[in-house]
Amino acid sequence: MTPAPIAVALDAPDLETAARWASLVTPHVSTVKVGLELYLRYGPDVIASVRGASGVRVFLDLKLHDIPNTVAGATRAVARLRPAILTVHAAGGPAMIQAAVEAAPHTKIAAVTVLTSLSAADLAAIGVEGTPEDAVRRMAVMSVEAGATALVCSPHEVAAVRAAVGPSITLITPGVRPAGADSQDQARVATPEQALADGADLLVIGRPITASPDPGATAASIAASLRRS
Ligand SMILES: O=C(O)c1cc(=O)[nH]c(=O)n1[C@@H]1O[C@H](COP(=O)(O)O)[C@@H](O)[C@H]1O
Repeated sequence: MTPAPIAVALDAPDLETAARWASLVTPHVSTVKVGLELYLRYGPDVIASVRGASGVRVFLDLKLHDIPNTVAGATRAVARLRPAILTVHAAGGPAMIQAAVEAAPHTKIAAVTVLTSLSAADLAAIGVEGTPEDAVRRMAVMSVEAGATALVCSPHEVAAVRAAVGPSITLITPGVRPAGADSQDQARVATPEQALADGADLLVIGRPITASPDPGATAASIAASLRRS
């Protein structure tokens, strides 16, 4: 069976746990995601550990955000690990996004628009004007014009972003919670079925899978529910 379009966020405190989660979920999902917690602790070695024997796609979520020259150097430093996807913050602006794209020709650069943990009130507090959807759409269009071929947004904005950027851009949505699950620190959430129906290409799901008693079975069950929807 084709693995489901899910990136499991391996936000684990240690490498053994991350590698175990990766091996449990990889028969069912297309991608595993390595973020700051693991990468800052273990560095590049973590990529080979979670890739394991299966050779699953690795999404490196470092959310780079600095001046263009620094982001170009950081992107080059990790491009040799050949992650399928690397994140940068859209708020770094077009020159920074373009620098990342040029530094990693074999990796999809995904621009993170507005973090899914931010509410409308949080956006106002940091001085971003308009609704979250307006801000996400603005940043999405700017990022694609700068060369990003993937975008990260919440399921709430994915339909509007799809309409704005067209079919060829990969849309990635964290903030995904199966019906009835706790949203925890996420502010803009929807179910996996809804996110996919609204146009997402890849769903990022962490704790609903990794904190469950049986991550492999939970990943399989979410994957099956997507096939039925
Ligand atoms: O870039 C990301 O992956 C990301 C962007 C965003 O706006 N919100 C967001 O939650 N994420 C990541 O997606 C994952 C969500 O994990 P859970 O909330 O446990 O499902 C975490 O690893 C976050 O770092």
